[in-house]
Amino acid sequence: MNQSKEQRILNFVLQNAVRGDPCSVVDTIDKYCSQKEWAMNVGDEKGKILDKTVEEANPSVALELGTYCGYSAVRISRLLKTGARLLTVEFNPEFAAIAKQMIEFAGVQDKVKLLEGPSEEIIPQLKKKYEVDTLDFVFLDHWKDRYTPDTILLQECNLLRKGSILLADNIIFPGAPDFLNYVRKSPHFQCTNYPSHLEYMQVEDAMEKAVFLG
Ligand SMILES: Cc1cc(-c2n[nH]c(CCNC(=O)c3cc(-c4ccc(F)cc4)cc(O)c3O)n2)ccn1
Ligand SMILES: [Mg+2]
Repeated sequence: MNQSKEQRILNFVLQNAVRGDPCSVVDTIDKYCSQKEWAMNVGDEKGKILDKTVEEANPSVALELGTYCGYSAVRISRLLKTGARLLTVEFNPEFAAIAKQMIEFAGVQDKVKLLEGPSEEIIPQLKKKYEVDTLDFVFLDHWKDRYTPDTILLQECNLLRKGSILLADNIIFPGAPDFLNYVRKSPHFQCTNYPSHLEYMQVEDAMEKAVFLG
């Protein structure tokens, strides 16, 4: 049975990155995906925007929707202060299995909790089952047609507080036009756009930051 692309990415990391070194894991994934096979990691250009936003948020509790191979989970968790934690949600069991190994190899497993399932099921469980009060930072990088309903669901579940920072990937490509409309028109969000490029490509993309105003 031939390997999946995601398995090939993980194997490349296991053979070429430094165990316990999150930066080397991130750099090694970027090396593979820019030189050998494209993959939908946020990448280094948009990753730098993600880094800045995580540093601004300095979250105690962060949520990521769309783990994929764990690239941004490793990227985010390497910046978290002692005791802070990242909850990351992945729908696809194969991707989740790869991400789990990636997170453990990077040595950030004590900061990251990987939750398997669709975001619409997991979000309503965060308070009771995962002991979340409110979320300081949310990275939206999952199915693009779920950005808006899940942003509404986060509010309905009282998971956002004044100052919670949402950052959304792929605003231009593949695109999340309804999300852009929703947050920019809503009086409850203060939005900022960050033009960039699709990971590993010269295609235009952007990220949108939306700060919840309460
Ligand atoms: C419903 C639910 C879903 C999830 C969930 N888990 N993992 C994901 C991955 C979603 N990501 C993408 O689809 C994505 C695609 C592209 C792309 C694709 C093809 C092209 F040609 C060009 C660009 C680029 C990107 O940067 C992306 O992020 N969703 C988790 C929980 N609940
Ligand atoms: Mg993305």
